[in-house]
Amino acid sequence: MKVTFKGISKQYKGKYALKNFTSELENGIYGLLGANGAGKTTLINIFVGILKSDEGQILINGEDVRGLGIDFLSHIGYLPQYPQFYKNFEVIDFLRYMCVLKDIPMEKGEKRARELLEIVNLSSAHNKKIGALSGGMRQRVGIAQAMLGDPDILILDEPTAGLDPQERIRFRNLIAKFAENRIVLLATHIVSDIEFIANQVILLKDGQLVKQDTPQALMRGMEGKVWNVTATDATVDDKLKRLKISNMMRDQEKILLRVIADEQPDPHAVHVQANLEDVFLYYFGEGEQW
Ligand SMILES: Nc1ncnc2c1ncn2[C@@H]1O[C@H](COP(=O)(O)OP(=O)(O)OP(=O)(O)O)[C@@H](O)[C@H]1O
Repeated sequence: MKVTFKGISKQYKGKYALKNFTSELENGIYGLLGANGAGKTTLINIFVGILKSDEGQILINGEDVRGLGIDFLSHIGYLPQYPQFYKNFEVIDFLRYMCVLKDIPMEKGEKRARELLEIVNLSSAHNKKIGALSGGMRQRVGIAQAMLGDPDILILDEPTAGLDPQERIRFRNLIAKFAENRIVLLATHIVSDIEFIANQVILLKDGQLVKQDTPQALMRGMEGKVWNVTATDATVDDKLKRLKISNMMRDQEKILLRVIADEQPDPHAVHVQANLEDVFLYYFGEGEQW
């Protein structure tokens, strides 16, 4: 399976939400990473056909998706950023209903729906009304419905919203397992959602592709740019004002700062290895610090 985005652009009132986005995806997990407003949802909405791009083309295995018509949808599983559910549906009925919409034969769909409920740890809630579920449980119903029909391409927009830490771990394991021989595109601004499972990370900023590479290569590209700096109560405010800080920790009298900087930020600063949070901050972190 191969997806090609060719020069996708979209403007709202003369402002680009997405500008000349070009990328190629082959089987694997792609983390679409960007700050709020970077254009992630716009790209996904164009991909799934909810939104029309002003310019550009999307190809699946070399074929324009516009030519594929309804067939295109049989390849896709999709979890929107803000999924809307019929609150009076019971969980299992909702999944049955999604099977009908996705044209999945009922017997096969029912079996898969129950398997997925087991996987997302909702088997015991299968007869509960969706309106009675917690936010995290609802999100898990959304994840299950996206995976019904075992689509070749799974698109998840902020899938871990509302999940607790344990559910996030389960989710990551589930996606890592599911992704074999498929494309998973996972939009998020939470680095830990993709740090250990993404084969490639697509960095999106102000509607434009900044970089697409493996997490390892992105971190290697940060060599020499991440530093440990020690501060005291007397010097910390000045350092916070001047430097891009990715982490801060108090160790008794000292304050340890993790700093992102192209040049040595302090005579006593020492190099440390970059992680993906550092990459995120390096590319996206020029806003006001707290
Ligand atoms: N319907 C709309 N009308 C006007 N502007 C819009 C509309 N939808 C999105 N935008 C703008 O387009 C830009 C990209 O928005 P988008 O929702 O795609 O970003 P995002 O990366 O998904 O952000 P978030 O993580 O906050 O959901 C933003 O500046 C946003 O304000």
